[in-house]
Amino acid sequence: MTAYEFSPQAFPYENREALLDDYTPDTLVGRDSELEEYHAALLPAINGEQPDNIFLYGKAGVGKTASTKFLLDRLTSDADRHDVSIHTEFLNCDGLNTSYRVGVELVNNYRSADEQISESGYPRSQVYDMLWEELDKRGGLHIIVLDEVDHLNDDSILYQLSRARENDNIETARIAVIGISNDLTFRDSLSPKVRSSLCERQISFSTYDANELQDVLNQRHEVAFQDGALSDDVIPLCAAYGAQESGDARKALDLLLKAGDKAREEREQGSNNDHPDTVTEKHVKEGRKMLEREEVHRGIMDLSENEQIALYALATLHAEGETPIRSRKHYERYKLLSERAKDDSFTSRWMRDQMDDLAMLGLVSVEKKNEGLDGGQYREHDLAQDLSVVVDALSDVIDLVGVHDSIREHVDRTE
Ligand SMILES: Nc1ncnc2c1ncn2[C@@H]1O[C@H](COP(=O)(O)OP(=O)(O)OP(=O)(O)O)[C@@H](O)[C@H]1O
Repeated sequence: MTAYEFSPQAFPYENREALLDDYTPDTLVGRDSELEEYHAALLPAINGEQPDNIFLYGKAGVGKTASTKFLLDRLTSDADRHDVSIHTEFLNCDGLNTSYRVGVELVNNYRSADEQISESGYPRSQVYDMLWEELDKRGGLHIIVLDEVDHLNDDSILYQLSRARENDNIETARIAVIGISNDLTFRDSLSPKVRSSLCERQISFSTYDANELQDVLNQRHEVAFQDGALSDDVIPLCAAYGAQESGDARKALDLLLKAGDKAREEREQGSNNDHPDTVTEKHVKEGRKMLEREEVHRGIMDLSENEQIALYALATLHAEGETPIRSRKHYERYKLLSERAKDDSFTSRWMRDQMDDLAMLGLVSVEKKNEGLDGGQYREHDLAQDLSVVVDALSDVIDLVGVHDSIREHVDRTE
């Protein structure tokens, strides 16, 4: 084969897209009690009645969005069959963030392309009036889903939508709101009047255990992979890792995808001579390492600039073989690097607190030590992740501060 040629290779997939996040499976496994409760809550809709507003909550990747799409698809197709007027609108509040933006988005979704309104410039009450007008024009029941509703930084739209009929804003239309959140404190942060309207029905989604995750993965395996492409231990292993990762189906599916991609890559390179046509446990383990690296990378990118400089300082000490290191010395290195980049640096107290936060994220380790019988306590810091992953993720701050000699070889390697 010529170097860098792209030759199509189906192995190991029949349909790789079935492992991606936006794929909606035909049926959902392991969610029977949640679906039963959710279905019961939506039942009035098929009689043209207004269901209660529903609040779904549970950790990430436990099937809240998938269950909502699944049941609303069923509901709208059954409503068509029975000639009942039901409209559904699905909005993800991540990226919209304010009631105003959600209002504009809803108005525009109901309007044709030549009647769209811009994202700014109207008083909020006018946007709501436009929305009521659109809803009444269509009449019937409108089920409005606000996914990741905790991303809203004000709750005006939740109040307006859930009280629109009582407040005489709409006449012919009815609205049911479904709010979805994985922030378990969100509900308590709502004002009492919004909480009581939005959370008329609350449905909690539990995390998956390893057996339920195996069911989810087995179902996806049938659609996604070629017959016989996976060795028997692959799915149980992905399920076990997923269960460890707080029972998140998305993570278990991601891992299966990474394992499949690894096996494909090896076959393409001809480097898997033992089992060239099989995805094996080894690929799952390699895939897991990749996912962990990606997660560390994302965690570091989310840190503030000063936190990144503090981590950079620790990475340089680690590269010099000086870790675990006393916090005082770590602070000296942080101050040195920070002053190269800007006029001010934070206090040693600040750095200690940040290191505790970074330890919670699994990026560093912090140990408290006793000086001796009559001595006080001191702290030692160390890097808890692979140096090259940390250096790679810190590239922006390294550009800002300059490359410290101790990590030069790692920087060269990642460039
Ligand atoms: N019971 C299930 N059967 C099949 N696939 C599932 C099931 N539960 C979750 N999934 C899949 O796992 C992924 C994550 O699920 P989903 O988006 O519904 O989680 P979520 O609870 O809404 O999480 P988040 O709050 O992070 O958005 C999706 O790809 C979804 O299709």
